[in-house]
Amino acid sequence: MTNSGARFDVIIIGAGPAGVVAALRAGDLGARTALISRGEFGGMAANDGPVPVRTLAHAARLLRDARQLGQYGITINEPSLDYDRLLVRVREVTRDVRTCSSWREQIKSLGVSVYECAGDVQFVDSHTIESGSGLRLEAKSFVICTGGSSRRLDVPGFEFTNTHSDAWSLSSVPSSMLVIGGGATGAQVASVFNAFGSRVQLFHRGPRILPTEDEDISAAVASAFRSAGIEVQENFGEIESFEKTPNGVRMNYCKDGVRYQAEASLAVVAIGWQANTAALRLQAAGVETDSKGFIVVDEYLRTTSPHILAAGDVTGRLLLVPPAIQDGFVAATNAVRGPMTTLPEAVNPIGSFTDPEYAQVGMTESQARATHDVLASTIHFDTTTRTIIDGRTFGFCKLVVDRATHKLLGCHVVGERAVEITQLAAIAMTAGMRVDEVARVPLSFPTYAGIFGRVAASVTRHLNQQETWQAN
Ligand SMILES: Cc1cc2nc3c(=O)[nH]c(=O)nc-3n(C[C@H](O)[C@H](O)[C@H](O)COP(=O)(O)OP(=O)(O)OC[C@H]3O[C@@H](n4cnc5c(N)ncnc54)[C@H](O)[C@@H]3O)c2cc1C
Ligand SMILES: NC(=O)c1ccc[n+]([C@@H]2O[C@H](COP(=O)([O-])OP(=O)(O)OC[C@H]3O[C@@H](n4cnc5c(N)ncnc54)[C@H](O)[C@@H]3O)[C@@H](O)[C@H]2O)c1
Repeated sequence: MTNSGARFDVIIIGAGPAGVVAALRAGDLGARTALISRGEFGGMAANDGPVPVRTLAHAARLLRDARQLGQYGITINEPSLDYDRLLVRVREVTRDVRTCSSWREQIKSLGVSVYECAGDVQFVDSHTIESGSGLRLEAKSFVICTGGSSRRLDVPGFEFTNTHSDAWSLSSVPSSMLVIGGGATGAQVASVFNAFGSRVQLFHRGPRILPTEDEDISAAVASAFRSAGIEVQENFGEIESFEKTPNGVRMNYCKDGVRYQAEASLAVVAIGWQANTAALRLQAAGVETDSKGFIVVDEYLRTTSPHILAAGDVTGRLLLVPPAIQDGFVAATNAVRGPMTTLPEAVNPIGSFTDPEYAQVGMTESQARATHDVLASTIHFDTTTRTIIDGRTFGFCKLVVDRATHKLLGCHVVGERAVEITQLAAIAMTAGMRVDEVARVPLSFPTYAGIFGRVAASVTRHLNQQETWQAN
């Protein structure tokens, strides 16, 4: 470890995916580099987002699968959940992901100085930072990778609500839960705690949950949630306040001039994301934010103070791990070499591990129809072999193709292994394959991947190219 007062070529602030990759890249380019973070290595991604959420979602999936055993002639008692033990498993997983990360070893081997759990970092001036733990460091350039956190609502009683992060510190599964916000986080929390036995009410402000998904996907997930016992309320109105009750919390809301109340043991608010910039004293470094508080960057990921760059969620663009990683690479390259590299054009598959899973890549059908002459085809999971074998016949795979070029514009999947299936579409789109080229790949039978081949074959036949077929 280097002493306080040290001077670096590049300091990376924040050790999530964006920061870790930025540190690796700067180290690889031979820059004298420091990585400093208020929290632990891995950031929100490893400690408070995808990794713990996926672990809880896996537990929910195991419960579901255990209940299916009877269908296959296997007898067990009704499965039951010990939440304390599950939380031990969540902690084990996050610890293992943190400590087994090959990135940590690579960073060490490059001689990058790593300061974990250093408290909030703030700028003293545009070349100097101080951390809550008392470190004072200087650098020629910086990459800000401080990520984001759950957005707050400015209503009375908001302090009685929780965020997804609080789920890891609960000692038991709450008997009931209000989930406010039907985006990716809200849907995930609702799905997991419904599976664990909470009575869940999901309140979404707009006309459909998962509003950035294809409309058919939103409708299918909402319908499956309702069948599973989640009370989904779309267009529910506006929240006026929260109050503490003897057994939990009450939400007061209003729709069309009529007042309503909803009560539960816990209210989890997931109404969006805001940048972690409050503690940074950005004004001391001349770094500006936009109207939503995200750091403004140009195509080289330079902020309004050009020797300070920003990467990942803190820039408010695509709030996902893979784009954060790409950002970190580009920002660190430019921090060391000067403004030379821009972000590559990339297709970004997005998916979530709710039950049912859903995923997308490319344009939704209605986005594509607005700009292209489109052919869309859907294969339902109750007609595909592997899903019938596995007893997982809910769902579908929809492919959206450009009639003129026969190129893939979008793929949308709901149901078992939706996220994995969508990765195939992302690769085909990145490779610029035509739909008939996809259809001609003899994918293994009977597989989930093969469902993507089936829908490609279906579109190809609709395009009057009848020479293809798929087994799956
Ligand atoms: C519930 C949930 C589930 C998700 N699931 C997925 C998923 O399945 N797939 C996916 O791709 N994405 C998922 N995401 C999004 C993903 O976690 C983020 O896009 C990703 O973590 C962004 O990486 P980042 O490096 O920009 O920031 P983060 O991972 O947020 O890391 C930020 C870092 O900055 C540090 N920091 C913050 N402020 C300061 C400060 N003032 N001084 C010093 N350090 C500071 C933090 O300690 C942390 O190390 C999920 C998010 C949530 C909330
Ligand atoms: N599996 C995944 O990949 C995954 C999971 C969780 C989060 N994420 C990432 O994190 C980002 C943030 O997700 P998020 O779900 O926290 O935010 P979000 O912005 O995606 O969704 C929040 C939703 O809440 C609704 N909303 C806003 N105000 C409301 C109000 N007052 N009452 C009720 N509903 C309201 C919005 O219409 C919006 O759809 C996502 O964009 C995603 O990139 C990814």
